[in-house]
Amino acid sequence: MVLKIGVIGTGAIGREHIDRLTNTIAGAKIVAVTDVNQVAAQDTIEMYGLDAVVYPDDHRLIAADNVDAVVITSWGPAHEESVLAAIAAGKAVFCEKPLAATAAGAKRIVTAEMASGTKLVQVGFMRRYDAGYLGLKEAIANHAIGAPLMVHCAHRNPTVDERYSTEMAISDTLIHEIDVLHWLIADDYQSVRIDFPRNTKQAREGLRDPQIATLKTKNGVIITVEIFVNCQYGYDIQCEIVGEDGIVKLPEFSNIITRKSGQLRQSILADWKDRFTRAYDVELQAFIDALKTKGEPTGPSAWDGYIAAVTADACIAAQTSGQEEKIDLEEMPAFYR
Ligand SMILES: NC(=O)c1ccc[n+]([C@@H]2O[C@H](COP(=O)([O-])OP(=O)(O)OC[C@H]3O[C@@H](n4cnc5c(N)ncnc54)[C@H](O)[C@@H]3O)[C@@H](O)[C@H]2O)c1
Ligand SMILES: O[C@H]1[C@H](O)[C@@H](O)[C@H](O)[C@@H](O)[C@H]1O
Repeated sequence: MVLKIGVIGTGAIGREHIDRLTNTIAGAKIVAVTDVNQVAAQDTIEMYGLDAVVYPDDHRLIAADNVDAVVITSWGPAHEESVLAAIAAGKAVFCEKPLAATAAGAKRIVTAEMASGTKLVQVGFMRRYDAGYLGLKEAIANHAIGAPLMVHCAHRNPTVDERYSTEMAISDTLIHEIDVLHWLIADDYQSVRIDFPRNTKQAREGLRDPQIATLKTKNGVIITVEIFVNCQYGYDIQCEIVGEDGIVKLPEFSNIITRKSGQLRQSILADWKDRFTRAYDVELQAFIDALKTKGEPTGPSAWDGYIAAVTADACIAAQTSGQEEKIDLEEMPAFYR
């Protein structure tokens, strides 16, 4: 059986996911697309040679009889409305991060999903499917470095466009670390503080860049994440976990090494699209396979989206207060265990 997919948002990652669902992943077919920019939606159909219909909006795409499941790749603030509509229609939905723009929005999704009685939502936290992060998780679970004490991370983008704001450093960028780190060390966040080092001259007027998030967990682990989205030199994701018996570190993305003219060279990636290609493939294949074999998604859930949203709200509050802000999570409902 081939799952018929409708895609909402045909921008950068929308097109990436359409390409992989069409050419890499087994068992899915794009039958519907929509975008507030209808020309972009139509262009996408032509670009990938899709046998698909362009719908005028997300609600009509979700309601279409031939759409079995929905992929949401629109702008973050638009996600909540589309996810709620998919839940109301009883359709499974893969939603790119963030699940919702606020913790209150994520909670509305959790409440609606629980009321529907069926798990329908998967959030696009693809780092959980990345071989490097999986290796770190296994090492920690096997006590290879003893109890984690500290985590040091960097999330660097070469540049960002003019729409990118100081808050997006949290909701769009840090959100990846927010999700993957508590999962990695099996711990819960307790508080966060955000510091702003000297601003880079490369940032557009009004954008605070870089930023440093310091998260503390219930077990006393201190996590520092540098978010630097105008670093210029490339797309660079670093993660090192310091334990009581040793250290584990995310591998460098492997590019060939060249020895030439008295130099040893290895190029650095320039674009997020290339860093997690395999992880995106695996997460979307897992989404499709789980719907077919189990009837529900089994990847990062709406509850994971809620945890990330509560944490992101506290980070955003910490950006303006300059204080350590508490991260107050509700108890995980039995529905998500
Ligand atoms: N997991 C990842 O690594 C990753 C990478 C990139 C982007 N993302 C996330 O994916 C989402 C899209 O990012 P992008 O880089 O593709 O942005 P983009 O601006 O390139 O594309 C977004 C598209 O959505 C459309 N859109 C906006 N609101 C809409 C609505 N209500 N209905 C239909 N279409 C709508 C826009 O017209 C645009 O074409 C963001 O939430 C972003 O955080 C995730
Ligand atoms: O939407 C993108 C994407 O999520 C990338 O993985 C991240 O590095 C960027 O900062 C963000 O803007």
